[in-house]
Amino acid sequence: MSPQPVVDIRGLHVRFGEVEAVAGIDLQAYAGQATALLGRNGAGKSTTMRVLAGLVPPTAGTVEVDGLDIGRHTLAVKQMTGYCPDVGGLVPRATPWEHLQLSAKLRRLDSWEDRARDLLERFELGGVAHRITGGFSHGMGRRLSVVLAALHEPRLLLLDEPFDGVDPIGVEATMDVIADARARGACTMVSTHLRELAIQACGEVLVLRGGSRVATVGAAEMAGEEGARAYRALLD
Ligand SMILES: Nc1ncnc2c1ncn2[C@@H]1O[C@H](COP(=O)(O)OP(=O)(O)OP(=O)(O)O)[C@@H](O)[C@H]1O
Repeated sequence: MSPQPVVDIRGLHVRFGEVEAVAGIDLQAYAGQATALLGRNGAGKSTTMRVLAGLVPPTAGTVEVDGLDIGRHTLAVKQMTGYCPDVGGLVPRATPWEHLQLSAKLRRLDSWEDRARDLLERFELGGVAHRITGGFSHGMGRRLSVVLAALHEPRLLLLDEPFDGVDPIGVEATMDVIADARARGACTMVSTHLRELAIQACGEVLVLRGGSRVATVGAAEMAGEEGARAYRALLD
């Protein structure tokens, strides 16, 4: 018997007025797997992530996380999901530690402080744990967003553009978070434009174009110059 997918998307459509952001995506992702979403600007990557994060309702189709329908069990799915949005999500007047406190409280986490400190250190944010995020650089904000997504060791880890503008230490820390998630049997999805980092982090790559999936390939097939050519060909 094949295992039940953590993410099971069938016939997903998302429409914003005249715009069809997602035009019939099927996607299954499993425990211990990391899947990359690649595609040009406007391909539907972030919208797919937002649906999985419970922020955007499907216009049509079914979306299940661990067998739970996201429309009927939105709160339960949110509890088992960690989401790093592509933009925003941080409160400018709050510090990283206050963000972590709030997240822990909302999720009723016990003894989260050591893990929070460890994550902040790994992302070199320990020194700014009590500084308001309003003055953070773009990369610092990205790194904190990954920390917040990972704090509660979610069953489903959604990272939307986690590497965007992030320095090598932050990239390495994010790679470690993804590797940890895979090792403990979580399901990870990473949306990015950085093909080489996507294939380093993920075993499988989905290429989206115009709201549809145009290919699912093993990460190795996307590597190097040949992979770059293959990817380029899928975009046109
Ligand atoms: N809230 C919204 N209202 C109207 N249109 C939207 C909304 N969100 C997304 N779209 C549109 O849906 C399409 C897909 O957008 P989406 O953000 O999912 O693409 P993406 O692949 O993540 O792009 P990028 O790489 O630029 O982040 C785009 O045409 C976008 O303009």
